[in-house]
Amino acid sequence: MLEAINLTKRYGGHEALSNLNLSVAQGEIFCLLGQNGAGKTTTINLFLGLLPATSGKALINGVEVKPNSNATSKMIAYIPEVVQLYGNLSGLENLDFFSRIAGFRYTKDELAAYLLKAGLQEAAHTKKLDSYSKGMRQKVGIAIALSKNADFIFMDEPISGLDPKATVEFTAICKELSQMGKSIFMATHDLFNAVNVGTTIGIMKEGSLVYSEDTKAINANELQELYLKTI
Ligand SMILES: Nc1ncnc2c1ncn2[C@@H]1O[C@H](COP(=O)(O)OP(=O)(O)OP(=O)(O)O)[C@@H](O)[C@H]1O
Repeated sequence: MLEAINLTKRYGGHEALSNLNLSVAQGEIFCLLGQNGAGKTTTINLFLGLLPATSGKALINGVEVKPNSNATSKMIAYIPEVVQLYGNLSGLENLDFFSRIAGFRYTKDELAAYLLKAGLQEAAHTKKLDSYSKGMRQKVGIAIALSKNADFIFMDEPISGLDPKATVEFTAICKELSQMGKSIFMATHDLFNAVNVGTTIGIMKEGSLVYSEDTKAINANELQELYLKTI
C-alpha cells in the first residue's frame, strides 16, 4: 500500500503540494491528472525519496519514505517519461547492469525472460539501445522494475510521445503488472488512457487533490468535462 498522509511540500515560499491524502492498494493503478505545475512530479519525487517533505508523510507498505529511503527504494521502481539507459549497451546488457546495481544477479535466460515479460521481442534483446524506439526503452524500464521485484511502480508521463500501437502495448503491460499485484502510480496528461488503464483517477490542482474516484464511475467524455471544469 502507498499512502500520503497530509503530505505537504514547499519550495521556498511556494506550496507545491498541500496536505495530500491518498492511498494506492495492491494491484491498483492510480492515474494522477493535472495541469503543468499542479504538483504531480513533486508527489512522485516525495515517494521516491528524492525530496524531503515539508510536513506530513509518504509511506510505502507502512514505512515512511524519507528517513528510510534505503529500505523503501528496494520496494519501488521508477519509469520516467524517457527511460535513461546506456545507448551503447544492448537491452540485455542494460537490464543486467541495472539489476546488478539493485543487488540481483540473473542468468542470460532469466534476463531474457524479464524482457519478454515486459513485451520486448527477442530479436531486439541484443541490439544496442541507441537503435530502440521510446516504447522499446520503456519496456526495458519495465523489465528492470520486474527484475527488482518492485511492488510499487511510479511512472511520470509514460505514454507521452508514444505512437498508438506502443500506447496500446504499454497499456496492456500496465494491466498485466496490476494483475500480478503490482501497484502503479502514474502521472499523465492523457485522459483517455487514464480511464482506460487506471483503476482510480485523481485530479490535482495547484497542489491539492481535488478529485479522486474509481474509474468505473466515469467514462472518458465525462472525465474530460469534469477535468475542464475542475482545473
Ligand atoms: N525544485 C524546485 N524548486 C522550486 N519550485 C519547484 C521545484 N520543482 C517544482 N517546483 C514548482 O512546484 C510546482 C509543482 O511542480 P511539479 O513539477 O510537481 O508539477 P507537475 O504537475 O509535475 O507539472 P508537469 O505536468 O509540468 O510535469 C510548480 O509550480 C513548479 O514550478
